[in-house]
Amino acid sequence: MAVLVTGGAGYIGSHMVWELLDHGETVVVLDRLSTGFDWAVPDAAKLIVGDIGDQALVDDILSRYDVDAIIHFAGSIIVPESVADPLGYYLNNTVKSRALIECAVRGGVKHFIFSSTAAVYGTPRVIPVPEGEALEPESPYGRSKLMTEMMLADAAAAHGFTYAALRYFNVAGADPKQRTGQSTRGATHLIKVACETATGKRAHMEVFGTDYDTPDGTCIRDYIHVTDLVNAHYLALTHLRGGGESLVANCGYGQGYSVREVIEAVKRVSGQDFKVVESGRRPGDPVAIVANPDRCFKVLGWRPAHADLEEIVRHALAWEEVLVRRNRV
Ligand SMILES: NC(=O)c1ccc[n+]([C@@H]2O[C@H](COP(=O)([O-])OP(=O)(O)OC[C@H]3O[C@@H](n4cnc5c(N)ncnc54)[C@H](O)[C@@H]3O)[C@@H](O)[C@H]2O)c1
Ligand SMILES: O=c1ccn([C@@H]2O[C@H](COP(=O)(O)OP(=O)(O)O[C@H]3O[C@H](CO)[C@H](O)[C@H](O)[C@H]3O)[C@@H](O)[C@H]2O)c(=O)[nH]1
Repeated sequence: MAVLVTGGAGYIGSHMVWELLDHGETVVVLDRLSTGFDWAVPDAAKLIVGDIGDQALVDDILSRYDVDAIIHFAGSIIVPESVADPLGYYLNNTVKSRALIECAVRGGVKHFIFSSTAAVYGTPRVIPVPEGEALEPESPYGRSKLMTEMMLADAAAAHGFTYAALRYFNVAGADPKQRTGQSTRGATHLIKVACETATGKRAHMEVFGTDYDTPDGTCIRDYIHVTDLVNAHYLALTHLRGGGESLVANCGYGQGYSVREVIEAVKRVSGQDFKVVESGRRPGDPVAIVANPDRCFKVLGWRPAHADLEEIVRHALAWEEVLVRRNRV
């Protein structure tokens, strides 16, 4: 019996692979290496290079490796890019997820865990936002993910598998053991960008929008350590395998930080006073999103071990140094 991890050569997926291996699971990775790296997949997992939309390939993997669960990370992830290329996002995130779900049904896969996102809420009216709040995504990215959540719910009801749609807030940090981290080229995520600037890989960084209706004028997000996030997935897998019901759950800490606060934390932890330029707003950015994570606590028994912004930053900075040492930048 094996777990298929799509996007397992990417940032979050590679942490998931380690989490599964640490729990003694057999892991197969399907990744087309568009933003991921073959070297990010540990030797103990089987890497198959290919596209999740290739149904013949997926059918073959599901039967050959006796896959009982799919954890689906593969996708396109950048909010402003989705505004510029909506059809590309609907293809990769929605149409290809549909193809993958169809293969899962055909192959009798029992459980499906999906990378959803806080972007499905848009700018929530209630903060911290619980799962039952209005779903009003403000970007094609958020809509492409929400459609996949809907397909999963309908397909699970019709075909008898169970699923978890985990809505991640802003994922950051790296494996504390430094086995993997965020290696994305040309990354756009705030903590990654700030850490690259602190370590001299960028001459400066920008703050996108300083006129939002927040205490310091910059956007607020709930940053979750990637190791806590993948642990929530492992707990979701255990829950579903144990006969638990399908669930949709927020993955965040319930604590928001502004862009300026994050940059200050990176300056403090790194000891570097790097250059920060104030720019205009970025398209598709909601002003503030913070999770209400109660469902993850109650249903999955999730207990985060790294809910500390400075620890997240410390691990992210350590990974930047690993990338330099290994000549991976
Ligand atoms: N990083 C975040 O803050 C965040 C927040 C919410 C949700 N998510 C979701 O988590 C998932 C993983 O994100 P990440 O940050 O690890 O991104 P990533 O870009 O590092 O990983 C995505 C991986 O999927 C692969 N991939 C993309 N399209 C594919 C396809 N059609 N077939 C096969 N492989 C394909 C890429 O090569 C890459 O390895 C995504 O679905 C993303 O939407 C991420
Ligand atoms: O160089 C930068 C990078 C980001 N930001 C700002 O920092 C905040 C966070 O931006 P990120 O790009 O780090 O993350 P997003 O909130 O845009 O999106 C991330 O989290 C979302 C959920 O909240 C989605 O799931 C998505 O996949 C993931 O990219 C935003 O206000 C953004 O404008 C800057 O000011 N400068």
